[in-house]
Amino acid sequence: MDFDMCGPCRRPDVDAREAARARQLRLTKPPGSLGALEQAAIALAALQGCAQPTLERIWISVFAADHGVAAEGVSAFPQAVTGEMVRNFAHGGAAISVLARRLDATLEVVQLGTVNDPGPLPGVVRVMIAPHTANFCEAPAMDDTQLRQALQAGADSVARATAAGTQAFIGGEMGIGNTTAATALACALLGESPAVLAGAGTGLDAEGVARKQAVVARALDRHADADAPLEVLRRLGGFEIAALTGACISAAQRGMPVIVDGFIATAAALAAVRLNPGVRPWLLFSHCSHERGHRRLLDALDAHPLLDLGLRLGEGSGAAVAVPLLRLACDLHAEMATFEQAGVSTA
Ligand SMILES: O=C(O)c1ccc[n+]([C@@H]2O[C@H](COP(=O)([O-])O)[C@@H](O)[C@H]2O)c1
Ligand SMILES: Cc1cc2nc[nH]c2cc1C
Repeated sequence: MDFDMCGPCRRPDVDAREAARARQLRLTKPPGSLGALEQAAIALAALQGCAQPTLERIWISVFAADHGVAAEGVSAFPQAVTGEMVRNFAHGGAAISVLARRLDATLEVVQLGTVNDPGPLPGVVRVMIAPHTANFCEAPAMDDTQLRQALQAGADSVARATAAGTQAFIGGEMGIGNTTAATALACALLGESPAVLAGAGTGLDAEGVARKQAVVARALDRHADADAPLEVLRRLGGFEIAALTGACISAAQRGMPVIVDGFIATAAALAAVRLNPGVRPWLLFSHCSHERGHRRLLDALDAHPLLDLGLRLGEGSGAAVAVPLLRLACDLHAEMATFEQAGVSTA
């Protein structure tokens, strides 16, 4: 593996943060009145190391992979959809395809292993680890080599994003069954019960959610001896989840802000923070998903996402939807007049 997961992360620029904070206080508005938009501009200033941040160049990597645990009947959709959606991403018809075009963002798909393989496609990077992970009710989801390949795939995407001059990285995912893997991972990392974190995913009914809770409970029982975060990720994660974890760590090490998407992306981000706490300042949280456990995961990361729109799609879509807001936060920060410039009286 090229990148060292435990290597130091860059530190946000404290001077740029203070300069941005001071500028916010001079802009023609009651202090704090732009709420989370002020905080976003200040955070971006610290991460970009400049008092007036911008967010023009966005990179989106969607990591796609299948899950052995899908055999337990834990998704409303068949496993073939993962590979079919890879083709849809490549043809430009998925939600994230539309959002990437509107944002002028680069979109790449990283296919890490799908049962249904559409074959080579434009815009799809093939890192075929295996057709799917093992069913973690019966065995560890990944072996050591597979875990390292997946972590490295995420770091490689961040390397491509960095080479392209990207200002923020979005990691999306696609994988039938991956809310079950993310739930199991989150339960193990937080010491939380499946009843609290397991939700409907792509649209399970109450009976389906109960089955999913029982599946996660069995998996937690089987892997109860694992407590180190890397081992928990290996046993209960997935290829795309580990790639997202690798991407978060590598981004923080390179000084690249990450806009975190929904439930699965947040579980991967939590694993990244547990593996390397220096990752946390580089994570900007876009939205709270409709998925049951997401709020609990966000709380564990002390995260206050910008949006709560009832989204539950994945693909990086919620993070992409937050980009226009972040761009507006930067524009307000850069272009509003100060009290002095506008001749407006202060409090
Ligand atoms: O991002 C979310 O919060 C989210 C919530 C529910 C479902 N998803 C997406 O739905 C798929 C997993 O759902 P499931 O029911 O197959 O576990 C996967 O492709 C995810 O991108 C995503
Ligand atoms: C159609 C479909 C699209 C998706 N995109 C992300 N997860 C998904 C799950 C399904 C089922």
